[in-house]
Amino acid sequence: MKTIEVDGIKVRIQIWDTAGQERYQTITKQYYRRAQGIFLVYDISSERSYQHIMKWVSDVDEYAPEGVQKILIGNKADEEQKRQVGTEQGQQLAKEYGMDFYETSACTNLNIKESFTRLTELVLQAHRKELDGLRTRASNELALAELEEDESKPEGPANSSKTCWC
Ligand SMILES: Nc1nc2c(ncn2[C@@H]2O[C@H](COP(=O)(O)OP(=O)(O)OP(=O)(O)O)[C@@H](O)[C@H]2O)c(=O)[nH]1
Repeated sequence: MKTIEVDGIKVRIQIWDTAGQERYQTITKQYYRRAQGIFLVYDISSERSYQHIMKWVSDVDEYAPEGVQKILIGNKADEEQKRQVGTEQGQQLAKEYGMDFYETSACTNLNIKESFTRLTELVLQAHRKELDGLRTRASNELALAELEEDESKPEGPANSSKTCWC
């Protein structure tokens, strides 16, 4: 659990780090079901990890809820001398999948806060749309109920005083 502030709102996020290894796949897929935001992470010093992203994307598409927010991460940006994946390759892949992209380093903290804030922002935005939809529906239904209540009232105050005079 971690609390971060987005647009002045304090948001508590729960983070799961899923295993990349094949033998844990059954468990990993169960995490997707309840995810609202997902980081797809490769290692910039491993071309192989970059090639694996497509497989991760297809797994996410298959098992994560529709509308899940995704960000592509090229981690270990501090390992410049071992780099096998160019920044533009990351940008290109992210563009293909319509994702935001960050190069990060867990060692130097490069873009860690920024990427978490951005993913939280995207999740909030996605839910804000849902909430706004619900709010509009609720207020329309309320207005309709008030209208129906008014129409079903028997008489106004003028008529009721007339009743008294009879
Ligand atoms: N130089 C550098 N090393 C890192 C960075 N992030 C993680 N590592 C190292 O990479 C190794 C693997 O890190 P993990 O966090 O276990 O990676 P993972 O992807 O969660 O691994 P799995 O759970 O097996 O999928 C560890 O030795 C970390 O110290 C980084 O940003 N820079």
